[in-house]
Amino acid sequence: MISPEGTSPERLGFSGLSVRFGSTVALDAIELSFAPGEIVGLLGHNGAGKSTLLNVATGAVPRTEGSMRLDGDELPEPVTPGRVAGLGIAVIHQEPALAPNLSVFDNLYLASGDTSSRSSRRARARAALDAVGARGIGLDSPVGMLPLGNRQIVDLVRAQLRGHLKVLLLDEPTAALGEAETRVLHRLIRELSEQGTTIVYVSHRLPDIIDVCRRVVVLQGGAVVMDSPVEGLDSRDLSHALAPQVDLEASWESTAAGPGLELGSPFGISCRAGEIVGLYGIAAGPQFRILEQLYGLRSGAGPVPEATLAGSPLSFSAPAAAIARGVHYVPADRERDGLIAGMSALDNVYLPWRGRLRMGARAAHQGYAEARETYNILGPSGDAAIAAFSGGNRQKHLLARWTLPRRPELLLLAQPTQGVDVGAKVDIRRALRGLAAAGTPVLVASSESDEIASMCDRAYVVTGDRAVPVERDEHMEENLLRILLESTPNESAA
Ligand SMILES: Nc1ncnc2c1ncn2[C@@H]1O[C@H](COP(=O)(O)OP(=O)(O)OP(=O)(O)O)[C@@H](O)[C@H]1O
Repeated sequence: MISPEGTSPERLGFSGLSVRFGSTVALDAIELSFAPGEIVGLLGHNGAGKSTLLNVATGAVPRTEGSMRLDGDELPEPVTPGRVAGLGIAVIHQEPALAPNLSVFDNLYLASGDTSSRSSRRARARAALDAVGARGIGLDSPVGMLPLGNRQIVDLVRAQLRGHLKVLLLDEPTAALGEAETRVLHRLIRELSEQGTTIVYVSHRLPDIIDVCRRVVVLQGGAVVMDSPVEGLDSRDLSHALAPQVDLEASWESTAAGPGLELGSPFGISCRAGEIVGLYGIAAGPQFRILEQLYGLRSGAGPVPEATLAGSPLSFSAPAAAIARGVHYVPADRERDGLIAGMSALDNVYLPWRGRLRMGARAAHQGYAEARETYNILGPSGDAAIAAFSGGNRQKHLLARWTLPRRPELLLLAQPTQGVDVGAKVDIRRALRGLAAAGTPVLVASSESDEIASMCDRAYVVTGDRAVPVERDEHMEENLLRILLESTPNESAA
């Protein structure tokens, strides 16, 4: 990809790019150039201008000043979304813009202008889905029935079928994804980059960015304040630019009391009864594997060495044994691994317990009323299908299942507030704090530094077989980000 002069050719470029909305300067004289096949992370606080830059690139927002180039040529005026898409620039949002009632096949070719025969279009669609490893996505399935990760893949394949994908813009694509889906998306991104597609990846999840990007650009107040290869990044500067300076909650009080979970060598992690302790690491990183091993989900990997709970060894070959001991686990991918789609909200909370606790229908109804109150569950009645509730309220049901019918001896949570709205986050944190105060040790694994900093009494940054402790203070989030950056080799730069 190196030109004869020794400089990379340009795929996408902006010069003197400014966008103003009335008196708001969203972008201020931006100079940026992206090479073919580059994967660039675009970071910044809320309101920094990230979405505006993507919207300019897709033609959704007009420039106030400046120019935009594709493969060295100025984009012809007027720059409209239709034209930009035709030139090979596509955008994937957190919630893909697909027609939920139409089939996968119909969505892939909607408004494509492709007049070839239906059978040849079906063959190409099947081949394109298979090529990205999505053999499980049926062409005739209604898109609305697919989990979010698969809908994003359909959106991506739709962009690919339009012709050569020159630039792919990703706007917080993993905000509501589980770790397995994030891994699939990152693999796809790497494959597209190898085929020459330039990728601009907006995320507030720094671990996702360092997992897959080779360069990071940080925006602040509409200007570029950092532009650096991921390798050799100044972690102190970056973590400082990214972590909002928070005031410590004056009312924060740890409820730690008595012995809880201890993980001996090599990790040296502890989580006392009544404590909420965070494990922070990269997307799909070792912090999630620790939870799975503790729960007996990774029988091949064996138990976590030297794990004890209240002094007794902790080692399970299957989740049923963990549950029998009072160890409960809430997975990151609530739709795939947690909730049971066709069932009512009430059954989603109580079904696993009816047999175990010999619980009658009446007790379940009473318990469900308590769950609604504890988690402030909003939506239809408990007899309604779980699908009728919003994402945050579905997550509250899953947490209720593993915390209320029987209080756990140890609660393991993977990204418990990911992809839920701000109000639900507050409700979930409050309920979990109450559980900890009643004496349960709570271990939270996440790749979101703000999730850890918003709910944990202490944390560890987990990389490989090391865990570095981080105390709760006003620099907690910044410290999490910095320690992770300093200890993580960038996979794609290798
Ligand atoms: N359509 C619009 N009309 C008026 N102001 C806007 C509009 N779009 C964005 N802005 C303003 O422009 C600035 C940049 O916003 P932008 O959405 O690009 O930031 P961002 O970095 O994407 O933030 P976030 O992470 O919150 O999405 C903000 O001050 C925002 O309020």
